[in-house]
Amino acid sequence: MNVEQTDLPGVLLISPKVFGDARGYFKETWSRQRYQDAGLPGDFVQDNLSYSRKGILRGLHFQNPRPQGKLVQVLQGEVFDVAVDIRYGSPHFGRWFGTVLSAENHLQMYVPEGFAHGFCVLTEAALFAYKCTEYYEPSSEFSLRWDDPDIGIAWPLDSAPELSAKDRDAPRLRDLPQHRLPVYP
Ligand SMILES: Cc1cn([C@H]2C[C@H](O)[C@@H](COP(=O)(O)OP(=O)(O)O[C@H]3O[C@@H](C)C(=O)[C@@H](O)[C@H]3O)O2)c(=O)[nH]c1=O
Repeated sequence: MNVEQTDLPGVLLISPKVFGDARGYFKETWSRQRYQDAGLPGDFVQDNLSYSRKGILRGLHFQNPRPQGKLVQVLQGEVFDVAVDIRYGSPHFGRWFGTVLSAENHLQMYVPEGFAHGFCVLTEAALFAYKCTEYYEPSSEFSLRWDDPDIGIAWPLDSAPELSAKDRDAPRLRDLPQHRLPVYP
């Protein structure tokens, strides 16, 4: 596998080794020692799977306290996946990184603890799988506006996305009280 730093420090792009043959392909999607040696956490505690139709956007989400690092990948379809550094005091506070993850490109992204995360679906549907370093804790989970102009994510969308009620009402980063934000480092 190959692991690349992105231009947002802490966010990693992982290309698993894909063994193609006449039957199709095989890949290891996570192996603790190898991923740990490459700088990822070894202590994921929860696996999640979501299915969404084209035009759906989930995010931007984060947990604090109990921040979650997320190793994300797409099993079917294509999404534009985004991480935003929202750690109070970070030199990269408010900066985002986004890329296309798809079943075809096999890319995985690591979104570190303290970053907000979201994605929009670019194909008819997408099956989105991820491992988390912390358990889901609804009382610590928050949404941040997907189109916060202070963050300025260039979502590759031609029309307004479909959102959950929670995400539609989400505040801007500048309106989140400081104690809600994860702290750097
Ligand atoms: C995230 C999550 C949700 N749920 C439940 C709560 C709710 O009834 C239902 C749907 O939850 P949500 O609307 O929050 O699902 P969703 O919008 O898919 O939330 C996810 O979005 C992406 C972008 C992330 O980064 C994830 O960490 C997570 O926040 O599933 C769990 O039971 N466990 C979980 O870990």
